[in-house]
Amino acid sequence: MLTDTIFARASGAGQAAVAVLRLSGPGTAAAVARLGGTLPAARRASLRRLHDPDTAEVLDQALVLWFPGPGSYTGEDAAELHLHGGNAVVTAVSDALSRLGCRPAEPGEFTRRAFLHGRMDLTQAEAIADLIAAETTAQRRQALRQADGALARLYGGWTERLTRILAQQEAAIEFEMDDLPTDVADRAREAAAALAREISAHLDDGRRGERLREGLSIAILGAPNAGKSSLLNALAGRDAAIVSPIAGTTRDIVECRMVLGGVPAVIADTAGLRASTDAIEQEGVRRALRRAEEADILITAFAADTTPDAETLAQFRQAPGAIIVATKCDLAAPPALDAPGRVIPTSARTGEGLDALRQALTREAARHAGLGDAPALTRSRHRSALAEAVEQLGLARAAPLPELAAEGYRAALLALGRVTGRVDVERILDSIFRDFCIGK
Ligand SMILES: Nc1nc2c(c(=O)[nH]1)N(C=O)[C@@H](CNc1ccc(C(=O)N[C@@H](CCC(=O)O)C(=O)O)cc1)CN2
Ligand SMILES: Nc1nc2c(ncn2[C@@H]2O[C@H](COP(=O)(O)OP(=O)(O)OP(=O)(O)O)[C@@H](O)[C@H]2O)c(=O)[nH]1
Ligand SMILES: [K+]
Repeated sequence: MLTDTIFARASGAGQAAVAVLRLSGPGTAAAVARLGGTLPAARRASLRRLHDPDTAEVLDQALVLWFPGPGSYTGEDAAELHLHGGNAVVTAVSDALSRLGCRPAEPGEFTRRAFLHGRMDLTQAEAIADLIAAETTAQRRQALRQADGALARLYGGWTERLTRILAQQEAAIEFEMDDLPTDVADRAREAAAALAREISAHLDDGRRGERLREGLSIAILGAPNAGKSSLLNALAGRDAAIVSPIAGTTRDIVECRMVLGGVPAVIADTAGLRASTDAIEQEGVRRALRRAEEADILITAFAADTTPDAETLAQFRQAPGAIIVATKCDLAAPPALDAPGRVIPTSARTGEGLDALRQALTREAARHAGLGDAPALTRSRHRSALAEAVEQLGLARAAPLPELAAEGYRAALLALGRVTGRVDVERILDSIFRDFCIGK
């Protein structure tokens, strides 16, 4: 039971029409009544003059909302003060709340309290943070689905199954001690194999959810003067990178943010690839190659009025998933290429082919990070814990002794519990301490 009462501005910083101060904790009712004279009816917006508790000066005329616990966002007594959104108003009311014994909340503390009071699991709490940070449609949908409990249900279901598996394994140990014939351990092992397969399939999704959360990386690679900077500027719709007829203009990486079918992406223009004696250009080429290696989507560009050099052609073959773009098609028809994949003819000058390129990028983005039917894993925190669970299930199934198998199932259960934050501690403690003697 948390004893302190916290408050914070829930609306954005700075001047606004209305600012929302939010309170949560056992002292909420008393603080609101002191400020507003009386506590309004539960969950009804009520107009109140807020008074300074020491001087009785009127600080603001505000809408007050009272949310008695446990049916509130945090699960404890909570309230909202909808103030006039001037900084002096917010400061005066905050100061009054401090004098009434409330304290400013830490980042995320309201949602932390919601978790502690069992209003949501950790994946839902994380989804609230994602929802607040969401910048694109697809990010919003993924976060909302997770906030709504899609991952909580999936991982919670696995936790239940694993709890049953552990119970079966423990029963098997007892049967064995009593010399009773049984196939319970075999059934536990089969159920564990099925569960491990499901978790593995969920892990093996090409990092779809993580990529949507974090954004995709796209790199444009090609020879000097291939028209890479012009292509970047045309796609981004602004003059981000310097364009010039001098080969080797771009040395560093120039990045632009884009949204492709609701999926956020950063597209990077890179230094033209060539052997150079210039140390800075050499470093630029190294950076270009590194970025290309890390990219989720690679665009390899060559100018249609040139025959791609050996290095460019080698690049095409090395990156069979890359989108090949012929640039400057207003100057010449692109030559037939001995390379895998389709070539998209474009011209930054006339705009030809840019829509086709955007469509190709959007398709690739959806493949890498699109919303699927099954809820996606969204954080590396989940990934490492789930991988640990799969590993422990494998160890348990291969264990030479029934006690070791139970040990593995227990470890897998703990790993799953770390993801949701809902470890049934009682259940695990029971299975640990049952082997102790009474009085120990
Ligand atoms: N003004 C305001 N807007 C907001 C929030 C808020 O706290 N205040 N939210 C929060 O960040 C989000 C909405 N989420 C909420 C989730 C649960 C409850 C709540 O009181 N739940 C109770 C009662 C539900 C009901 O009325 O049926 C419950 O679940 O028991 C409130 C807000 C977004 N908008
Ligand atoms: N006609 C025509 N010229 C283009 C087109 N795109 C780029 N150019 C020209 O080609 C030259 C090189 O363009 P950039 O975009 O700077 O090429 P880059 O690949 O970024 O060059 P580096 O910085 O050397 O790697 C410039 O003179 C551009 O004006 C195009 O679509 N049509
Ligand atoms: K150039």
